[in-house]
Amino acid sequence: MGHVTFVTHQSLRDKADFSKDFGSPEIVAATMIEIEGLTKRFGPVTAVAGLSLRVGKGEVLGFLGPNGAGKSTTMKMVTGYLTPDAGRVSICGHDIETDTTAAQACIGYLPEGAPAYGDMTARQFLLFIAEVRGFKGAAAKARVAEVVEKTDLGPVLEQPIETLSKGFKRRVGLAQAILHDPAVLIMDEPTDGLDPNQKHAVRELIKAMAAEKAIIISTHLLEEVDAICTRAVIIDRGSIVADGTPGELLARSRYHNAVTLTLAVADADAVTAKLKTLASVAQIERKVTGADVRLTLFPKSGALLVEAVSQLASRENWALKELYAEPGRLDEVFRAITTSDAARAKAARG
Ligand SMILES: Nc1ncnc2c1ncn2[C@@H]1O[C@H](COP(=O)(O)OP(=O)(O)OP(=O)(O)O)[C@@H](O)[C@H]1O
Repeated sequence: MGHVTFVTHQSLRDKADFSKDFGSPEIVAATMIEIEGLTKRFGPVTAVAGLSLRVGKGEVLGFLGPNGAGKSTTMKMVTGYLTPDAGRVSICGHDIETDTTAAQACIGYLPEGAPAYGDMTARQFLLFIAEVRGFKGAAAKARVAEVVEKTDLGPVLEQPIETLSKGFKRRVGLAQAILHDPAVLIMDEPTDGLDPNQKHAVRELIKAMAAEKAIIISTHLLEEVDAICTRAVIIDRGSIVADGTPGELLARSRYHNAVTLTLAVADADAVTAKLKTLASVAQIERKVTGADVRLTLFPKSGALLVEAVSQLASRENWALKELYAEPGRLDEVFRAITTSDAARAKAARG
């Protein structure tokens, strides 16, 4: 038998189990963000349409949706920076409209874009935020020092914010959001504009804080869901269209438990004929690249294919370059359940 690479996607499976643990009744009981029937209209556009959601301590909720789906508008209402037309938001038991100060004291918010007060240096800005948050003198300085270390801002502390690169501006925003160690963190695209190393560092920081907080992050990056989220909510045209652990969303993909084999084109017909004899195979797709062919086998509903395929491969002594099972593809699930720009434009034309 030829060289075979088995790719098991263990990290995704671990995450699915991890998410299940997070969904245990004791943890879900500690609801920290409660959103009920939230609605916002801008003229004829309904940006958010009766959205309801609960987020518990320990959850990192990835808030996904196509451009214009209503993510930023939802976050602005949840943090009290925009008044809803209908619905209510409660943060750690405080109503954001009637008990705004207490609710906002529990929230760290990273809005989209760069922090205001661009003429302040990063240090001045963070000291200012510390004071707004009620810290004075040495306590304020200690808080600033702590978040500067966590977000790696040391090298640019004395620079005016408006002169910083996009990545550093984003990190100043992140530093102000976590400065008072809030129980709830709401972050609008936290890794936007960061290079791959900075993205990794910010994701590690979020993961390290996750156990003690309820966190919502909006993102366009499906890899971010894989990297840090215990739960993903997809919205489209202001309404929730999917809500589940990353594992549950992946299970909705047509690629969930599909098996892919890569082999020489010359062997493809014989191998395909044998694979068709397996009872659990529903469909086989073939893609030729140079001298290789990639066969993707889709299982009949609920069937697990990988063991039967690898046993057959080893019995038949096939020279395979690759054999792996797929957990599913989030981008495909996302495309299948959200509206494309083209479909939206067509609907608008009537
Ligand atoms: N201040 C506003 N005035 C008028 N329309 C607005 C306003 N803010 C948002 N909208 C509209 O509301 C809808 C939702 O916008 P929102 O910015 O919440 O979407 P989003 O999901 O955050 O999008 P993106 O991924 O592009 O950031 C869009 O149609 C947008 O044009």
